[in-house]
Amino acid sequence: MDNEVLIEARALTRRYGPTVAVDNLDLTLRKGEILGLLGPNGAGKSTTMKMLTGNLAPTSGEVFIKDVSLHEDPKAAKRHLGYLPEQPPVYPELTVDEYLRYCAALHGVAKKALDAALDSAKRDCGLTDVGHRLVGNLSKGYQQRVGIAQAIIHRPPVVILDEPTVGLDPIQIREIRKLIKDLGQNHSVILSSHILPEIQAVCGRVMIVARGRVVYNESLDVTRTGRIGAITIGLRRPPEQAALAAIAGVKTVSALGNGLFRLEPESGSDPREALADAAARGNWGLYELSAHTHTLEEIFVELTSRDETRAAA
Ligand SMILES: Nc1ncnc2c1ncn2[C@@H]1O[C@H](COP(=O)(O)OP(=O)(O)OP(=O)(O)O)[C@@H](O)[C@H]1O
Repeated sequence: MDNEVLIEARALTRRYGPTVAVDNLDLTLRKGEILGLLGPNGAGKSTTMKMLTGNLAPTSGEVFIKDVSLHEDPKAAKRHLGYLPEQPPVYPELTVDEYLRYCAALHGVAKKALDAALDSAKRDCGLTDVGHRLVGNLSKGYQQRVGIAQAIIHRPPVVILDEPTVGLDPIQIREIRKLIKDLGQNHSVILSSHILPEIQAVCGRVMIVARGRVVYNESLDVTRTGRIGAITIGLRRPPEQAALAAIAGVKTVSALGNGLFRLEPESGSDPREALADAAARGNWGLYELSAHTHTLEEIFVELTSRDETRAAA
């Protein structure tokens, strides 16, 4: 079913003593999505992922994986999940094949399906030629591939990857990002990162987390095109300022002189078309209409630093 909800987390909260690491967080992952969890260090990404994968009990709130409650039936719920933690559980003294066979058994892959599972996980992660190598002798990039392979060995619909490119060199980072994008064709993915270009390169939707709370949750298409900031309009025969302020979606108007005005749109509105219409109808002599579009970087800095400032206060 398209649009099927695979993970639904409601009001997740986790405290460590006085620290509220995750605060009332809601999250929905649908089939086919690659969702990026973006936040500065300490924002609560790892704690969220540990709770989503059943590796840490929430202080309150609940998680459903394909409608199965993680709390009530953890075994059945976890069958639908693959997880690469921030510190991957690699066994350096095993070969890649031995390690992946062991993980497959842990995930309950039937003996007769094991060879096929191993082959397809290795193929998806570019490990076909290194099955006989000791994990401990592989480069960090290849060890990370092994970590991803163990997360998909049982073909789960959902894969959760915690900071999968940390500590890799730029070439390895590119390769792992490509691998994750490819994974998105057969799995729904949640990826955490504090690196903005990584989220932009790989994800379809971004959730920005700051101090344990979701402060932004949008598709990257909307982020690229939708969230506009101040508008500049230039008019040869401007009307009274009040006429501009009366246009739907315009919050404030300030005159800059020479027929130029700076308009602040209401949150989520884009009044440019209405402004152009009004200018044509009123014969205002429109000669400039431009908007500053916020980049994800600006949104990230604004939302996370606003939060820091509030915390400091
Ligand atoms: N076991 C723990 N005991 C006490 N505090 C913890 C523990 N784990 C995390 N925290 C605190 O909870 C908050 C969120 O940490 P978390 O590791 O989830 O953040 P993060 O966004 O994953 O950061 P990073 O990218 O640095 O791993 C931080 O303030 C952290 O210090």
